[in-house]
Amino acid sequence: MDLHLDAITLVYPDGDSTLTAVEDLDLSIPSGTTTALLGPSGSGKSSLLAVAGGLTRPTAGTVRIGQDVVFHPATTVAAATRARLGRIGIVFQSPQLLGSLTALEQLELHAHLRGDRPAGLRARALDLLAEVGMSDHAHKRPAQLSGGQRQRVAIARALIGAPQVLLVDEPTSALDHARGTQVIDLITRLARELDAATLVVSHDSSTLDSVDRTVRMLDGRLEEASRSAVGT
Ligand SMILES: Nc1ncnc2c1ncn2[C@@H]1O[C@H](COP(=O)(O)OP(=O)(O)OP(=O)(O)O)[C@@H](O)[C@H]1O
Repeated sequence: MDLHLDAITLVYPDGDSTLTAVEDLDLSIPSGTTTALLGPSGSGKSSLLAVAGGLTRPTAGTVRIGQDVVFHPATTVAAATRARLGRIGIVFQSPQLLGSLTALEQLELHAHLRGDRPAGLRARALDLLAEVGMSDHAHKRPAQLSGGQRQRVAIARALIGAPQVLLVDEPTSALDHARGTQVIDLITRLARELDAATLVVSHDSSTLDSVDRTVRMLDGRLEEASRSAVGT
C-alpha cells in the first residue's frame, strides 16, 4: 500500500518559543518504490521520519497507509504502537542490535515482540538473512560482525513482519562509499520484492543511484524541484 504524508507540520517547544521542524509538507510514496530524502543538517529529515513512523505525533496533518489514517495529532500511544508494529519497519541510524543475541535471534525476538506466531518463523528469518547476504553469519553476535553486516541484520529485522512501509534513517553514515551503495541497492531491491513503500533519509547522494526518486528538504519543507517530481 502507498504511504501518504498529508500536510504534515511538526512544531517542537523551544524554551519560551517554538521551533517548526516540518511545515505543511505533502509526500506520497507508492508501494514497492524507494524515495530518498536528502537535505542539510537540521532541515527536518529525522523529524519527518519520526512522524511517518508514529514515533512523534504531528502537530497537524495525517499519515495514511493506503486509505487508512494511521497517525494524526490525537493518535494515542497505544494506537500508534499497534499501527507501527503491525505495518511499519524502521531501521535506525545505528543498528541497535542486542549484544547477546545472534543475527537469527534478533529477527526471532522482534517477531515475538510483534506478537507473530512462531510457526515457520525460523525459516522466514533464515530466508530474510539469505536475502540480505547474511546466511553465513546467522549464528554470529553483533560484536563478530562488521558495521555493514550489522546494518544488513537490522534491515532484515525490520522486514520480518512483512511491513507495508519501511523507514530507514541514515543507513550509510557509518559505511564507506562502496558498502553504503550496496546497502541502498539492497533496500531498493527488497522494497520492490516485498512491495513496501520505502523512505530512506540520507546525507550522501552519491550512494543513491538505485532509488526510484530523490526529494530534498530545506527548513522543514520540500524544495520546489523535488515537489514537482512527486507523483511522477
Ligand atoms: N526533540 C526536539 N526538540 C526540539 N527541537 C528539535 C528536536 N528534534 C529536532 N529538533 C530541531 O528540529 C530541527 C530539525 O531537526 P532534524 O533532526 O529533524 O533535522 P535533520 O535534517 O534530520 O538533521 P540531521 O541531518 O543533522 O540529522 C532542527 O532545528 C533541530 O534542532
